[in-house]
Amino acid sequence: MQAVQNEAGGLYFLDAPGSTGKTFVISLILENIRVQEKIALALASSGIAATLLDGGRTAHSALKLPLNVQVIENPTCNISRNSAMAKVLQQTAIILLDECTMTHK
Ligand SMILES: Nc1ncnc2c1ncn2[C@@H]1O[C@H](COP(=O)(O)OP(=O)(O)OP(=O)(O)O)[C@@H](O)[C@H]1O
Repeated sequence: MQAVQNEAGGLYFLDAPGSTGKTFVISLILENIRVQEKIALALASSGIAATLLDGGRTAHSALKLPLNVQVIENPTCNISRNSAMAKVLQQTAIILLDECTMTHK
């Protein structure tokens, strides 16, 4: 939360045993950021996991990830610079990706 407030950036990994509240914590962070009228993207590796988050979408859909990342040497998101999604991403305060360890390569 401090990194968001300070706009410091960074990558953080939340790990804990199963069913101990990781998704619950992610939901709390989403709400906390959104009540500040900042943009918090809720992403998950699968459609089912995405349904557990308010406004959740799969990472592949939201970020337009290539489906065959393992055969592309330098995979990039298929989002054009002037698209609406690009503008959203530029203004996004935090991206939360649930079940990231379940993501296919
Ligand atoms: N602090 C809490 N107070 C009350 N209930 C909680 C709390 N944290 C989690 N729960 C409940 O416990 C259950 C499991 O929580 P959650 O799905 O967030 O765990 P998880 O670690 O993400 O699970 P998984 O490893 O399967 O992804 C849910 O029903 C959730 O509502």
